[in-house]
Amino acid sequence: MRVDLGNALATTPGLTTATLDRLDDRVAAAHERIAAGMADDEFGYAALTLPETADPDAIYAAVEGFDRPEAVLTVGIGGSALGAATLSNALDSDVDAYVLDNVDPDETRRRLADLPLDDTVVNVVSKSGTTAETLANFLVVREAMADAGVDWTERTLVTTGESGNLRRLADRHDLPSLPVPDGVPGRFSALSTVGLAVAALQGHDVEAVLAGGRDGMDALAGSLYDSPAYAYGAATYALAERGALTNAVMPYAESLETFAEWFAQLWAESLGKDGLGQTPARALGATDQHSQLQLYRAGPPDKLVTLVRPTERADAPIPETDLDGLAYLGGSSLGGLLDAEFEATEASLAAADVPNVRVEIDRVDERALGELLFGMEAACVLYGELASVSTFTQPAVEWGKKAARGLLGGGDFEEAEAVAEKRELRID
Ligand SMILES: O=P(O)(O)OC[C@H]1O[C@H](O)[C@H](O)[C@@H](O)[C@@H]1O
Repeated sequence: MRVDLGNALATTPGLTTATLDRLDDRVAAAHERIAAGMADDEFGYAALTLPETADPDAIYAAVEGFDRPEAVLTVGIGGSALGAATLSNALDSDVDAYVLDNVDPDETRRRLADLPLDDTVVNVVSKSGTTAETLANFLVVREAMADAGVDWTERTLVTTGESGNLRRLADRHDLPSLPVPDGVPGRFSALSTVGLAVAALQGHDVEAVLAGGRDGMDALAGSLYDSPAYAYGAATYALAERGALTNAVMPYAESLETFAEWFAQLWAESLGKDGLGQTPARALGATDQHSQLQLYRAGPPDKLVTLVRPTERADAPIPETDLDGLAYLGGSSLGGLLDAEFEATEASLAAADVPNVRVEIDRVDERALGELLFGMEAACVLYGELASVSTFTQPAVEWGKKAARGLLGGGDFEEAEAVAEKRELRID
């Protein structure tokens, strides 16, 4: 992963090299804190050792009984779904991968109607084993399988913590199962059993993903000038301090669209605390040049745009044409056009004084994805250290979970009482 901060200098809001030089002492101290947390396997920091501690053989062993299914359906939400989805939507496979995260009845019904249930592996994932959306969807899927005459116990893989409802279910039915590693919050679990089981089921090289993560580990250093991940974390932090309260992440590759979604959870849930944080916005190049870019370039000067691209990709030539005004396209390629648009957008933002950061990976493959996911996690942890927030907790999310459970009669939660206090100003 390579990071170029040039277009974040002298913009509005912006950085100077002097800002970065001053920040570098704090990066060194934060790096020491992070390295100590990793060495002691502390809660959260343990996520940054996953490239070394995750066990690919255990993952392969858990999925080997499924013998190349036609499809994999992950039932999970948030950190229990987005890492796996980022990998499966980025990499080609003849095993289709889908996610059931939301509890939208139309979507669940449609998804189940379209799936070959007798040749689908249901990959149910929940660290806590108690998340209402995941368990509700799983019960619906299980019943659909039974109705279709499929033995769901033969087609279900469970990934969960040491205790809880899902662990009990896996034990009771002797289902193949994987543990969620200790000390790793869901949004930091992409490089663990949580994110990698689907990759294994799809025939991807799990060891290469982890090797990419190790490339990222090796690239951590006590100076932002020596560490692309820390350069990104430090620059985004300093830009937020100066008013760049939105970070629009814009990959120029359809295959990385879900990466922006994964990033949004990581950034929002980890850093949105104590009145601080930076709102992640999801965009896609070149498509959103024709919509959101207007706001990014000419709207309130409170944004940073992160442009992400692979520097190598399979290309498709654009046929020659004698159509008036289109000759310049002929003989070029779709990839060449996308790259030109990437650089043009970057320049157009810089010309309008909007800070932007370029993040590049070599290509969209297992190893580069492992490094990218690790790099963004490390960037996030560094940002959290610099901002002094509690990066690995999510009390605001849990508040809403309790309120919903209380409403559904799943326990006595005072948070549910707030629902009755809703203010109204109705215009019917
Ligand atoms: O894995 P689970 O326990 O089911 O949790 C799934 C998701 O639920 C919560 O809302 C957390 O805030 C997320 O970080 C987590 O990834």
